[in-house]
Amino acid sequence: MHSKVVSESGPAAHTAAVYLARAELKPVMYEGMLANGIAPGGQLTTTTDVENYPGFPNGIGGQKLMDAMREQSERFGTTIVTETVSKVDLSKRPFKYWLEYCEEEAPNTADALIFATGASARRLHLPGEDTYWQNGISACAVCDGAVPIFRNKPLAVIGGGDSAAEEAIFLTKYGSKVTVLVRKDKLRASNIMAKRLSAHPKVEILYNTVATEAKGDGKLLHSLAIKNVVTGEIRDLSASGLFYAVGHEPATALIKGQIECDEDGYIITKPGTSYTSVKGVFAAGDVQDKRYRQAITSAGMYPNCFRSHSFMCFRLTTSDKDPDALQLLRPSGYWQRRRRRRKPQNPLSKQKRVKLTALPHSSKLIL
Ligand SMILES: Cc1cc2nc3c(=O)[nH]c(=O)nc-3n(C[C@H](O)[C@H](O)[C@H](O)COP(=O)(O)OP(=O)(O)OC[C@H]3O[C@@H](n4cnc5c(N)ncnc54)[C@H](O)[C@@H]3O)c2cc1C
Repeated sequence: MHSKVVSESGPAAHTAAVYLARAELKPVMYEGMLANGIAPGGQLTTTTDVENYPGFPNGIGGQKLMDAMREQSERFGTTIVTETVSKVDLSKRPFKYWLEYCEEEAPNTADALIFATGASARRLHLPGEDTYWQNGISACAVCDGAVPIFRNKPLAVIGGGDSAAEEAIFLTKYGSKVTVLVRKDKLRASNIMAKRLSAHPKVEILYNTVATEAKGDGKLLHSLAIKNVVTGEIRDLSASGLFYAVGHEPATALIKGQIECDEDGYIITKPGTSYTSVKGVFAAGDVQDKRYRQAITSAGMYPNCFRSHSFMCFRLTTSDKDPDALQLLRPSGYWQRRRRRRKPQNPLSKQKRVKLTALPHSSKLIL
């Protein structure tokens, strides 16, 4: 039985793995075999230069960054398995899980599970999209908007919600003009965002309009074929950049109905932690964050929860025959009583109290 399983392989999963492995909790990571169409390493493997991840003043290739994270996870002893987890049973501990193509076999089990399955931007699969994906077409204006191929060039955004409005306004910093293509006859965005968008001098909104093809010279995107869905008119729109803002899909099919998710399918975590509605199951990264969806926020999610879990929930014990056996216990009545009795006055006093009381129970706790 594995003590801790980190499911999936983006920045969130690798941070979790590094922290767990350094604490000698022997994590096992299932990095996926093209799970949800994304390679091991996650969404960053689908992009070129990452310029907003600290520590790389000249930027770093997305794949290179993920290779480095993988190496770091392995260095501290994470077992990485290139398989996709296809089924889980979270009804009781130890949790059961199955791997793709092995669903009929006996389940694997784990004391704790961390879901960092990420999310993927919805794509429209226009003709030409595969040719110009990441060569003009992107699903992340914040990530890609500043790259040179978009500077002072006409850009287009598809979508009519708040994200589309935000992305279009963001892109006005870089593009010469931003055209927003809205399928319906009005924006879905909130009033304030709609007003801001409509009033922007560099923005044009084309209602009742869809893109039907992405065109270019085979290397870079140059224009879009667009269609007015009311009149049927088709014409070309000059665009060196096309940004999809038609929503994201969190990779939560696996846990549907077993963990509390919001109306868009994102896992709900207790604010400021990665606790989910199921004790012993944690979530980090884009799968539970529909606001920021960045590598740095995903990577920053787990350490926060790890500190509190290590002290409050997990005890390492040598009582088992296997000296390395790890037992993950729920907070005991003792802990709950102590928490009720002594309210910490400030974060420092809380930290002190937790450390002092945790030590006698945690002979092997290494942080
Ligand atoms: C084109 C593009 C460019 C981007 N550029 C930037 C940028 O410049 N800077 C930035 O900060 N952010 C950028 N982002 C966003 C960033 O990539 C994400 O915020 C970040 O990768 C999220 O990390 P994550 O660990 O939550 O999940 P992900 O990176 O989505 O990784 C999840 C992994 O889990 C795997 N998986 C899913 N289900 C299973 C399963 N059942 N079993 C096993 N494995 C599974 C997936 O295959 C995937 O490999 C970009 C995103 C895209 C799409």
